[in-house]
Amino acid sequence: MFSLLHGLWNHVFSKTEFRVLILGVHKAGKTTLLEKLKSIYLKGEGLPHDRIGPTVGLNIRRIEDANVKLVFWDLGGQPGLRTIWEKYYDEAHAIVYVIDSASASTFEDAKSALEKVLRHEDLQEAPLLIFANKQDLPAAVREEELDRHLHLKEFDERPYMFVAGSAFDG
Ligand SMILES: Nc1nc2c(ncn2[C@@H]2O[C@H](COP(=O)(O)OP(=O)(O)OP(=O)(O)O)[C@@H](O)[C@H]2O)c(=O)[nH]1
Ligand SMILES: [Mg+2]
Repeated sequence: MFSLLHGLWNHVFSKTEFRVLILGVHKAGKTTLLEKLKSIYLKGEGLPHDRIGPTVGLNIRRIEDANVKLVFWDLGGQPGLRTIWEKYYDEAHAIVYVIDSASASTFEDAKSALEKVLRHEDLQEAPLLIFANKQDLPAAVREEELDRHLHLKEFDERPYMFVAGSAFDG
């Protein structure tokens, strides 16, 4: 009886957990963004950006509010590490794809890595947010220009949105 009530309690009152993959090529700013989110939502707990090194493997951060639990999985973007990404697709609910908007020489790599992600059968239902990062830099292009570089509309029918910003500024 107790376990039945316990299960019912959990069912009614437990928060929904969403798992969000943070992907993008190396140095796009994924970990910096995640630490910034953490410092905003968990009040000062994020790592300062000068203490963040390249990710080898996985960073997991949990951010929770009154209604929802978000679990972020931040993966390393170096070419040799991208084979690990797909191990997490099956359990992911959404994708945040980070692009260094100030580094035009990486756009082609960012585009083909993103296309590979979106082609994967385990992610067909996953909504996509593209974070056009490093807008604080003078060379940064705006999201409209990035959109033109990526040609996503022609490739994939899923709804996606762009957010332009800086992981430094929040
Ligand atoms: N100017 C500027 N630099 C940034 C911003 N976000 C990240 N950086 C810098 O970009 C570099 C890479 O940042 P990371 O967060 O380590 O990038 P990453 O995508 O996690 O890289 P990997 O873990 O190697 O895949 C670091 O030198 C950061 O300080 C930003 O918004 N503006
Ligand atoms: Mg990283």
